[in-house]
Amino acid sequence: MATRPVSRMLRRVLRSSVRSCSSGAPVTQPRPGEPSQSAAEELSRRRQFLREHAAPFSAFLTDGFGRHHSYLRISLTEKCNLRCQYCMPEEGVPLTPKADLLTTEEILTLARLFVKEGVDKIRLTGGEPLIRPDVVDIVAQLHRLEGLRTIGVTTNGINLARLLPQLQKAGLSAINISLDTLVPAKFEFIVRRKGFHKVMEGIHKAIELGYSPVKVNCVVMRGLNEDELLDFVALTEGLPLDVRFIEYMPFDGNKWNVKKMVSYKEMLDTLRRQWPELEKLPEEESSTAKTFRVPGFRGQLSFITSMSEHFCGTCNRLRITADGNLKVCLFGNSEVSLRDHLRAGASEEELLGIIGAAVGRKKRQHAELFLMLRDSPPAIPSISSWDPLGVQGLRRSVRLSNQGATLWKGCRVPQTPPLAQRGLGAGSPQRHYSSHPDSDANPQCLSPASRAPAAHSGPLPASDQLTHVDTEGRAAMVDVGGKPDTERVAVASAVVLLGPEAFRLVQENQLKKGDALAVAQLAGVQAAKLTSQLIPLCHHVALSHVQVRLELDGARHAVVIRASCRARGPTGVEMEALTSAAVAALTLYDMCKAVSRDIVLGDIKLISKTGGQRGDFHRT
Ligand SMILES: Nc1nc2c(ncn2[C@@H]2O[C@H](COP(=O)(O)OP(=O)(O)OP(=O)(O)O)[C@@H](O)[C@H]2O)c(=O)[nH]1
Ligand SMILES: C[S@@+](CC[C@H](N)C(=O)[O-])C[C@H]1O[C@@H](n2cnc3c(N)ncnc32)[C@H](O)[C@@H]1O
Ligand code: SF4
Ligand code: SF4
Repeated sequence: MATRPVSRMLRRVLRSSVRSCSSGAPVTQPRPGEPSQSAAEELSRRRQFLREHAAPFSAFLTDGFGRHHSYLRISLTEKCNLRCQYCMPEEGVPLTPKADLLTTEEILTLARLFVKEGVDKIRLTGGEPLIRPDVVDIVAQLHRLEGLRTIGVTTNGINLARLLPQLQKAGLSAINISLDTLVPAKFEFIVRRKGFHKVMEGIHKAIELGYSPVKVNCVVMRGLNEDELLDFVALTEGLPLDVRFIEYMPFDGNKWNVKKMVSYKEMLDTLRRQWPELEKLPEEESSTAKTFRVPGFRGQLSFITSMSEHFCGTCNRLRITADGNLKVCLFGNSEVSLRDHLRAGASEEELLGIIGAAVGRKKRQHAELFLMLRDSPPAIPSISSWDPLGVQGLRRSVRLSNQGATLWKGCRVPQTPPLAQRGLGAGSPQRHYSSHPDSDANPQCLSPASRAPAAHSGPLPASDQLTHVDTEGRAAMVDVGGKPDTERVAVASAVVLLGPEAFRLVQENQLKKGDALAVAQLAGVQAAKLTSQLIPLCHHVALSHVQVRLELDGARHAVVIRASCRARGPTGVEMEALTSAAVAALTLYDMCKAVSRDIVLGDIKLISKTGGQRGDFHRT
């Protein structure tokens, strides 16, 4: 269904209610069974307004930009029987325990709720949806939902020929099949498994059973399959296919690189050279694809331009991950666990309140992608859990991760001069920490006493007890060589009090400088990796993961930053987590300072630390 435009006034009201919603209610997820009261009230006001003004669509599924979300993508599983290079690591993705995945009944309960509110299209995806044993049953039950007009599946095609007759009987109405090459050997290289002929069989079965068009998804990568564009289009001459060329998107560990991405414009130029008469076809307003046809050909071809020309303005999509999280945007950084609320016995009204609040917070667009396109590699960490369709991210909010990042590889670590050379450590340490009233008298003496908080002044322990200073008062790094390697995780947080105006602009992603949350998130990841260069006696730690989340707290007009770092090694990662949170906070300040200087950074603290020899720490 195409979204119907809402009036300007309605749009304003929707926005302002989203604003007031977030100022009156915690934007962070309420506990299961405790949906935010004020958010629910605001939503019911919104709903009332929309009803009174004969608004065309559910307020719960309408976001602050007036977009109606009538298309729900449900990930049926995180598992897959292929390992496409651009999507999954060879070893697969870490799987959520079965008990945490949505059951068939839970999937149907949620689907029912969304359809009741106006969703008229559901696409089943994954992982590979056709390896879920009850997929036919799920389709059959979805088919009974009144108002659901389209039930689609996106599949790698391996099990399609076998299952399609049953799926069709059950009510499956649309099929998208992924195929990136027409060369069998290349297929095995790309997906790291056999199966080319099964996929082709699946495509032909879909045509035979009357699906039209059968959509074929082809992720185009330079140096791999961009030489096959013409062959793919040639297939549409006699077959009712819609071959969809997809711009290669970054994924956790898929070694995305802007040079490997072939843009829509470039592909179109290539095709026009062969078929200058290529004609553009109209498409639905909310479509992700730009569609063309070679006159006289039976099928058509399309481009999915997520990277070079996003289609967020008409986005009508929501996603539910295999473990029951609602993701309002493929690249968004917030998820709400519907599963937890369901299992805690939330009522329909309460669930709708939670869904409506999440939809209300949806951002205008996915700015992270623009950042990635703008910066050329290697200055781009890969983005993890980007779930074009549900794979891993299905589990988590968008995280910027350092996995696979090459940013700092080969960087020379600047040598930190001994503190004594900078006037900070000469002589006995006591001298510099004394509370001598004249410590400012000698400008040469940069005694920390003049700057240290009172609690830190006074005599220090003897130098042989100081772990970071040697017997001559010089800086000394603790030798951790003898300590065993353990898995270390630390989480730290910071709060940035933005004030109402800056908060609003950040929330609506309207800052002139750009998407402050995305930039701060990136800064946090980079800072974690740079910690040993910033904090003089900090060890260099090979981080295996960094995750930075930013949540809007409307009640305080604040952004709450949470940074989590993980490493296996002999020393902890709390400095990395704290640095990450602090730098993300500073970056937010930098992004917003043109709007307000009355921004307070604070509450930088360690939340938890595990894996060390001295036991775990959890702030209560
Ligand atoms: N930016 C963005 N891209 C998406 C989204 N959903 C799907 N895509 C892109 O669309 C490609 C194909 O996805 P499909 O699973 O076939 O879904 P679809 O394009 O929604 O399919 P239709 O329902 O036929 O329009 C993916 O590889 C992504 O590149 C989305 O919500 N946002
Ligand atoms: C993640 S898969 C899930 C469904 C099913 N397993 C399949 O392959 O069709 C859905 C779609 O996402 C596409 N996709 C995966 N990784 C991508 C990437 N890095 N860039 C663009 N599209 C991607 C796939 O080609 C596929 O069409
Ligand atoms: S694109 Fe689909 S088939 Fe390929 S690895 Fe990802 S989930 Fe599996
Ligand atoms: S990136 Fe987010 S807003 Fe943009 S089209 Fe995809 S889901 Fe919609």
